[in-house]
Amino acid sequence: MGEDLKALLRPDAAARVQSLRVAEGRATLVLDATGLDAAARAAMEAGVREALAGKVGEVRVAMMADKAEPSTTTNGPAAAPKGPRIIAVGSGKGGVGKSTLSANLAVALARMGRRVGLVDADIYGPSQARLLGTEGQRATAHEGRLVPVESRWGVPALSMAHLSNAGQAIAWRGPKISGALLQLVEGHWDGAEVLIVDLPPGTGDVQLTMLQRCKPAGAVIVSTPQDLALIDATRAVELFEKGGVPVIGVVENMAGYACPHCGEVSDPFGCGGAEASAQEMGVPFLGRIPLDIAIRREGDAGTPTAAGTGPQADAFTALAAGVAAWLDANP
Ligand SMILES: Nc1ncnc2c1ncn2[C@@H]1O[C@H](COP(=O)(O)OP(=O)(O)OP(=O)(O)O)[C@@H](O)[C@H]1O
Repeated sequence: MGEDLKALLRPDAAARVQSLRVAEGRATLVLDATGLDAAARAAMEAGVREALAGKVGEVRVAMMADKAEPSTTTNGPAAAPKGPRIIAVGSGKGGVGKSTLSANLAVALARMGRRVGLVDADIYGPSQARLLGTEGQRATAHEGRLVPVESRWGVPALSMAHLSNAGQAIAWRGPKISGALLQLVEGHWDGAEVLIVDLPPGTGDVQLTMLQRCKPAGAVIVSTPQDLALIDATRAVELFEKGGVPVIGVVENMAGYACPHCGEVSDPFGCGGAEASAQEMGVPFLGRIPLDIAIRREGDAGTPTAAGTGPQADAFTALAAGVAAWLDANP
């Protein structure tokens, strides 16, 4: 199917295809945009969409460049020197893979040329330092604000795990938990256009501070396919909607298990539940990430899956393409 679709593209576009994945009626193309200016990228993207119109239900195009560039699609806003737009990643329930997803979403966006920062707002159970391989690195403070820690993946990050002695590094303000969140969000995110904020699970103080004080541009809700996780995800969606934060969409994580020995795919937690729930709630469905032991292993090793190649990296790229398209459509 992928090769059939590729054959429909103009040769200049076909030559730049790095990956073409078709799943659930959606084609996700990753194109190498090196050397193309904004107008050339727009023309190429429009040409791809035109060539594939009617062949699949949806076409997502992600332009990748070797190094970060201001904007990857032409209908996006001109990069203005203002604070980053916040995308909150939440879940109703713990352990659904929200942190894993936040890290990989950030890395996949960075690979597309977006300038992304990552805030680990899981104040009491931070995991981003491990996921991005920045354990042991310490954030410094400059003029009373935290300076994010650089990672190998083009994504600077701030997490409580980066503060060796939080009480001394910065002066906490207000109630400690919301003060901690604000110090992370208000760090020196110079140059970042998007800040991915990995929230703790549930709908507690950190989420309320986020809604009231940080005004996220949008929220991504992560759920596993089980009913209980989906009920909790519904609560998370409601929280953001009540707070006036648009829900960019729901992601189904740990959907379908590929046996590492025989390759057979099974659905230990069911499949498709999040898509049906998203439909019921009237929010978009952003895609599925399979349950794959490699995702866990790579997360534990601090080498995010999205930084590599293969079907699971492509799944994160597809997700990031959906988020990037939303950002461009909602400047
Ligand atoms: N798609 C996946 N395939 C395999 N393992 C996964 C996947 N997603 C997450 N995991 C693993 O599941 C565990 C929980 O993931 P993670 O810490 O990202 O969840 P979380 O929702 O942020 O949890 P918490 O509520 O503790 O913050 C981790 O060990 C992680 O490596």
